[in-house]
Amino acid sequence: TSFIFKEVCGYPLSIFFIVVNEFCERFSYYGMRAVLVLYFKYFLRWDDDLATSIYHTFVALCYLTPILGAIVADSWLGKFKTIIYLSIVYAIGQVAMAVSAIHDITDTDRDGTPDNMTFHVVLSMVGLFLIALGTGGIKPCVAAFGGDQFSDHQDRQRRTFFSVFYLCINGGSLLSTIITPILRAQDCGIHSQQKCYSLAFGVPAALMLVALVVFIVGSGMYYKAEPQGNIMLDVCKCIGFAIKNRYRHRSNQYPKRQHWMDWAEEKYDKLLIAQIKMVLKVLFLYIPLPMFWTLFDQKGSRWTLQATTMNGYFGSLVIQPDQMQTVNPILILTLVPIMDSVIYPLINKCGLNFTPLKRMTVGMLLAAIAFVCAALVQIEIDKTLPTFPSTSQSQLKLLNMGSETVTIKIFNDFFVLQASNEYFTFEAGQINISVGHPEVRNTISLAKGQRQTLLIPLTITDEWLMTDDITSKPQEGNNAIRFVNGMKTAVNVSIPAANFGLIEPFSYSNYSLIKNGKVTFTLWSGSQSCEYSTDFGFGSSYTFFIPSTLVFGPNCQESITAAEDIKPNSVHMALQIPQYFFITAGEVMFSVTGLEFSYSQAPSNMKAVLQAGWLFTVAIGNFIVLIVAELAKLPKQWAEYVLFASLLVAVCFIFSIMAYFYTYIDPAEIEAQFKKNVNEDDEDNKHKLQKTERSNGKINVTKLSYYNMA
Ligand SMILES: CC(C)[C@H](NC(=O)[C@H](C)N)C(=O)O
Repeated sequence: TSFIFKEVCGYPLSIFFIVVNEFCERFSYYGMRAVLVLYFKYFLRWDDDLATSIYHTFVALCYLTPILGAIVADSWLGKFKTIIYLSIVYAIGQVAMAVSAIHDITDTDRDGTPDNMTFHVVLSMVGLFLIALGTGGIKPCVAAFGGDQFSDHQDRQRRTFFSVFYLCINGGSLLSTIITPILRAQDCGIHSQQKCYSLAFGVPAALMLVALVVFIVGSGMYYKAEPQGNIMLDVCKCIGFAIKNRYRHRSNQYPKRQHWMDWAEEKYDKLLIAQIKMVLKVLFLYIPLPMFWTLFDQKGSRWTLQATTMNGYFGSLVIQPDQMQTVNPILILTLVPIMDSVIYPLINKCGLNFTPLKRMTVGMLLAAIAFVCAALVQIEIDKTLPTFPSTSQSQLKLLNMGSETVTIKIFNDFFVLQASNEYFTFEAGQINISVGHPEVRNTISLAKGQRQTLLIPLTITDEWLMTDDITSKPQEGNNAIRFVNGMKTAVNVSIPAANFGLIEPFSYSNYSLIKNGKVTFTLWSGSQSCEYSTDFGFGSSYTFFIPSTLVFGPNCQESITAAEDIKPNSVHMALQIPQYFFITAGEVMFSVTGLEFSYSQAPSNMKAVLQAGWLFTVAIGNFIVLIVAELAKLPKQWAEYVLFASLLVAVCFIFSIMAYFYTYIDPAEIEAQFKKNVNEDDEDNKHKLQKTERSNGKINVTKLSYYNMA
């Protein structure tokens, strides 16, 4: 096909459009992926396990579809048209996701929650399917299409292109994982303000359209190789024939052949058979690799969920849980150059032969260490989590609404208190409580599996009140806040974001969810007001008590007491940095090396096949997360992390043995040797044929065409 060839600094100008396209596409993909698990959990209201399962099924699908894309491009449409058509499918998928996240579409009662969840689930699943088809389908085509733009003598430029390409992937990923969580954390909506998932998906959709437009703009400058027929199909047919032929000749009377693929020699070209052997050798080595991806891709699921239970204050900066994933591309952008220019040359200088397969083995071990770090962090988090009552237990807290301390007797234990900050746990369904002097006795019925607070009235002989308290950590780092009014008059409590309403005397408000940061509550009783300010962290719950003695005015702040029902997240998100460091160092050693290894060990006509095979290991890795998490069903998250780390160490051991027996090849040299041999045979055969022709007076046409092909 004709194209305008323009060169800038020795590089074809067309690759500029391809690199920008990749940047926008990766922005779109990683931006959407960064908020996906939180969208499942908080918008579609799925539990952690379902959210994690669907997330990994989606990622797996994204890496299964490259095979489809490679087949369509190679055998039918060619890479250019495949990228265009599948990018359109991809953009439609992103738009569907953005629309599925608009809660107002089905929020008929305008309470801020979607009323027809099926609509949102179906639309988002269709969207995810289209995205998986698009992103996976174009993945092996874009990189190879970029490679096609270089001529044979531009090896150095082509290598630089692939490095820039990898940096663009991570640049796009970095920016989007910073931006989309910020967009998600905004409030938006028509009838009610909710977290803006539609914007967090809408911007990636826009970037995908930009990617498509940029790619089309470069259209006239691309070298577009014609589809060469489906090499995958040829490979499958050749393998199928070898197996069938071997089976037909299974009896001992037939001499054994060196390799089972040699049984295809009767029908297929020796070069093709040699190329398939090279590919099979590498594919065999790929078998243990999915386990690496099993751990690697949990950054976006389990690790993000872990971050939601942590403290995200970095000085005055607040980091969202899903933004922690940005640590990965940041580290990639710094570690790749460091590894290439410092670490690997240093290892070489020490006389160590750090072969690609050794690097990949070390990469796997680093990923296992990352998961041990994640387990240690989880243990720290678990220590700070409240112990909620089991289904056979009840928990009770006491709040004395009077100004004097009272003596309380529960069974035979005495407490002298204004309020108890701790919950007492009981196995019994009923308890006897005696309060004050002279004693006033009461029998209290407790709700199983619940936390409750007993409000002891100002006059002990008045009715005692029991509140139902929160029994799980507030989600998304919010804080659950309520007020107890101990005054004889009603009090109205409000903040700019919420109104607790009018709280009657000796009663309490419902919980309201409040974001982290400084909050000022305004309390009104008639025309009198009082301002109460406090700072909130992440994931806490408080009951604020307005005492009967409260005097409205500037000094009212000190009179209000806060009972901490659930402590705020105290383990800092910075503790996740070591696990991110190890997983990323592992990625550089494993993934970057693996990509290069897959390219260098692949025969010339099967580079794309091996790239698709490499991406296939990512897909299998994501399926393994589902299987292991489902089968193991470990009660403790840290134990699951340790299980994954142990599995990877075991797999790494097997891989190191396989790698030990692998001999590196130079496919180009082998192919050249074959072609040389065939040319020599060709000359011999031509002589033989000319003789036969002369003696018989006719030519064997089938043989001639075979020789010409060879
Ligand atoms: C899946 C690949 C390893 C690659 N991902 C990365 O480089 C991440 C962002 N570090 C990709 O092609 O997306």
